[in-house]
Amino acid sequence: MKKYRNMVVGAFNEFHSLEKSLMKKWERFHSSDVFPKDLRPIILSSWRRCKQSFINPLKKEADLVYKGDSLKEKIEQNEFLLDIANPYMEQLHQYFFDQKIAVVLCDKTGVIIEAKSNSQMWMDVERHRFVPGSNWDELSTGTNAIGTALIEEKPIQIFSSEHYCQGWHRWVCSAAPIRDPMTNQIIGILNITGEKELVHAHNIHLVINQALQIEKALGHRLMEDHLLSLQSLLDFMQDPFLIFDINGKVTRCNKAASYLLNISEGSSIYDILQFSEVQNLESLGRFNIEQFQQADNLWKVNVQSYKLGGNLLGGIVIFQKQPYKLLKLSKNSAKKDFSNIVTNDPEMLKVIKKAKKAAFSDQNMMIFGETGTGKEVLVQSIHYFGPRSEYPFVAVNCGAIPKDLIASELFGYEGGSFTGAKSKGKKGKFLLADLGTIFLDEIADLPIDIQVYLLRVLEEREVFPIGAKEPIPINVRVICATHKNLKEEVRKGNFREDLYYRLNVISLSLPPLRERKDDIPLLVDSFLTENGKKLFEMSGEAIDLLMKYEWPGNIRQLKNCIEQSKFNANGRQILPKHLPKEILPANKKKVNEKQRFPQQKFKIGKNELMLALEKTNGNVTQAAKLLNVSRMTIYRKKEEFQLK
Ligand SMILES: Nc1ncnc2c1ncn2[C@@H]1O[C@H](COP(=O)(O)OP(=O)(O)OP(=O)(O)O)[C@@H](O)[C@H]1O
Repeated sequence: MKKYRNMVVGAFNEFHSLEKSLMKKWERFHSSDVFPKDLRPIILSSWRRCKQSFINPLKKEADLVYKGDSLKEKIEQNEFLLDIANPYMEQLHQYFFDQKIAVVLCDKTGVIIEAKSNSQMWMDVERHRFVPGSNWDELSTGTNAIGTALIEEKPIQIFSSEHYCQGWHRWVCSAAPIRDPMTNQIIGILNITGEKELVHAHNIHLVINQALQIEKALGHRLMEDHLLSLQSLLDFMQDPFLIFDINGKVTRCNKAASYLLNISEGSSIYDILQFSEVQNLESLGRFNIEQFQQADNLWKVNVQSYKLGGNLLGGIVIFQKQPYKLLKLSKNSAKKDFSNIVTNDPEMLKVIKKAKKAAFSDQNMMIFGETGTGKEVLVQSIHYFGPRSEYPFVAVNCGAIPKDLIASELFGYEGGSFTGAKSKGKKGKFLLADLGTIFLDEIADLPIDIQVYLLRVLEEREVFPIGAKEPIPINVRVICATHKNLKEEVRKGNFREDLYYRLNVISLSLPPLRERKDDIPLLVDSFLTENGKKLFEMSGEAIDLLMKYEWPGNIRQLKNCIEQSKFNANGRQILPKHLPKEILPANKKKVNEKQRFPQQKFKIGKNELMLALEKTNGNVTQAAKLLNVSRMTIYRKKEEFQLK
């Protein structure tokens, strides 16, 4: 109660006996300038301030500082407070309806912004300008409940001649500050004023109570507004987040949760996390689900109970995207790294060196090279060599997707956004590649209208799924490739120049196989080897033919050629006749096996020997003839390779 000491003159029955003595004190003070000793200290301090500020004690009208437009503006500035305070003022007004009592609301400077009274009182208040727009701060109207409460920062009642100015001696005013619940600053004053015979000491408690109700209502409104800001903040988070109630029903979730996990308000947490109701919610404290797999993603899930005063009300769940390693390794065993690039060609070695450096950059990249030169192998190697290796690698062949579908393939769509769309929507490749690398192969084939969207994605680092209301931020490295001359495509108007420069930050060119023919034997060897075992041998003449060929389809064609030859071969030896027809020169004379084997003369390997013995049913003489070596060589080699 210490807080409210000095707030009122005293007990209810003291009111009127005090009136006369107060009047005398006021008169004596203004005629002699001697401060009365037995005045309430709070009034004494106020009178001192008023005296120092030369306030006219005979003042009968307050200053009307705001009217017309300026008053309108003042009211607009305080709309939030007015809106909330109005019903509480109305309650007070109704309570005193048939009495000469006015209820007013002032802003934080003491200017009245709203007044309610019956018509009898209204004549009085108008006479003294106790109306909206008038200033009731102490410096302007002397000691009064509004102005003094603002200075003292607490509720106060001013009785009759305690008012510094004579104009308000017929009144008793009770005022209480209204504070902003967040910052605790005074944002307004609620006041009731009436004839001194009508207002009682306990009226101040009514005012205090209504001011507290207003503060509470302000708090609720702010809470609602802050929840809206909180929602925007949650939506800004890239990780899915949700709040569920005691029944396990989702009551709030952010956009990431709805988009990535298909969660909506009303979903059941038990269905989402697939855990048993009774077992878990009852004992819910804080726990993690280390690996929670949903669609293409792996999440770490953090569940935390939400309690209020010891009562369990529900919980909060945060999902954190996990590195793709586990999923990737199990799903995509065909991942490539630099060790898969077979080469000894100086030009290629330079490309690899540059690519290894580029793996640690996040810049967009272009890979140029004819079809089958190994562009995708190189891009995968870059991905798995760099810091994004734990995250997805998603390859898209822009030339292979029908024009109409490419936008939805790349950027995804929301459920029901167009005819034929899946009701749940679809995640685009960009989102699937989030945190990893997207490889846009055959980029020159990207329709020109889609190029604009791609440019936007690269510039804004966010995707806009078809039908979505908000973009989704992404963190993806973009690497593109083409076998076309992209500059020429720009010149022809088929490819946007701005996109060309945006993509072409780092560029690498893979030489065609015909320009690195020395790699052919190495590549052939690698294609003939499986799990570290060389299962086939290529005859020297066959190798010669491969070296002479121009390889328009590059390494892919060479690989296919070797696969076909392995299939065509009768044993382990691949001879020219086993090669695909297009490799053989058109005027090639038929060469018999005997003529070809001599080239093997000085390098009979275990495979050749086994093959020859197999073909001759283990007959050493015939095998020696076939390999064009002496029988002794066959025996020696058999011993060397420990063949029976
Ligand atoms: N240097 C290499 N060493 C071993 N294999 C390779 C090499 N380069 C490419 N390959 C193999 O050749 C085939 C074609 O490679 P890749 O798909 O990377 O070529 P590309 O240039 O992307 O082709 P396209 O332009 O037609 O998409 C793949 O099977 C790949 O494994």
